[in-house]
Amino acid sequence: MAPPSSSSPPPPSSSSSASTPDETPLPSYAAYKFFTVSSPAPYVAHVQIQRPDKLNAFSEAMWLEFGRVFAQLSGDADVRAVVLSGAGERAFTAGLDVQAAAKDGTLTGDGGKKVDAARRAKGLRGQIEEFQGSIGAMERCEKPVICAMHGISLGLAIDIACCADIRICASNTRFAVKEVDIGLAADIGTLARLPKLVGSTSWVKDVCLTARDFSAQEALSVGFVSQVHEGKEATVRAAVGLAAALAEKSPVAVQGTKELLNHARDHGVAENLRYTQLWNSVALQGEDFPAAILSVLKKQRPTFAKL
Ligand SMILES: CC/C=C\C=C\CC(=O)SCCNC(=O)CCNC(=O)[C@H](O)C(C)(C)COP(=O)(O)OP(=O)(O)OC[C@H]1O[C@@H](n2cnc3c(N)ncnc32)[C@H](O)[C@@H]1OP(=O)(O)O
Repeated sequence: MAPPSSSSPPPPSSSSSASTPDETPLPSYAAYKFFTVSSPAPYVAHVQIQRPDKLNAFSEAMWLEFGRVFAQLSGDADVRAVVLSGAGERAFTAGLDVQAAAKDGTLTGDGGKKVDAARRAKGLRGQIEEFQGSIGAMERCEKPVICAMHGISLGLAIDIACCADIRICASNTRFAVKEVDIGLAADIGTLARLPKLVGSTSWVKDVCLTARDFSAQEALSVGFVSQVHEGKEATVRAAVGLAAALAEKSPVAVQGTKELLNHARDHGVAENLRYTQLWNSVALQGEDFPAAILSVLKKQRPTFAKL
């Protein structure tokens, strides 16, 4: 959502109470059932998980929709930065919908048919791959994503947070890598990404093996989150402020920085430097680089074309 020009019609009003009142719902995202997407600032999208009565627990339909939301945001030239938060006062998300998983066998791999172990395993592997892919859409989103957490943040909450570019939280956030307590090794990304996000392997094994709760302050002390705020509202406000600041910068530079940092996480220095040469040999030919330099020299705020 680019800033409206003076001739733009007023933003459409929505009957949904899902977005906070000062945010404009984005019409092209109105069809989603479990997520609202609104615009609290120019070029900023705020995605809210909308299942507060179940503490925002994720059913299969939800995680599939989550992937579609972030794929759309990735290709949306009117979006330059994204905030993700959970609706309601109690939870960012209580993780996997354990009631659905227990009742209808969401993750059985057999599609409801009687099949042998090899075929069940193949089906299950496909389901896990699809689940990983849906949550990973946030990491693949070309725009930076700020995850603003509060309250209950369990299991899948950590998988999701690990895919974000920046994590911040409210002081009441109660985190846990809960999977061991429901009888499984976390398989949607926490075990792959968390050790690369924080410095201490001992701490990672502590929280992943014990499934114990850890607080916002503990998360801050190990570097899992970079800011702690007093309450949900202040946390979301801080996330939106951060996103708005990113959205003012060159989208070529911001999106390139995300791409190159994610590449650096997964590759060696020499390989990343080579990739950076190639990336910037394209990016530096664009108009953003000279425009940004000129605005620094002239002490003016630059504007950049959509990307
Ligand atoms: C292949 C596998 C892929 C992914 C795996 C992901 C792993 C995980 O996410 S592990 C974490 C799973 N989550 C949990 O174990 C949390 C379960 N919930 C609870 O333990 C409690 O709800 C609580 C978080 C401690 C909060 O308790 P309380 O304050 O007493 O609230 P409740 O009354 O229990 O909850 C309110 C309402 O929400 C429903 N709900 C809460 N969590 C979930 C959930 N994870 N799944 C489904 N539903 C949940 C709860 O049933 C209540 O609903 P009512 O209709 O009001 O009964």
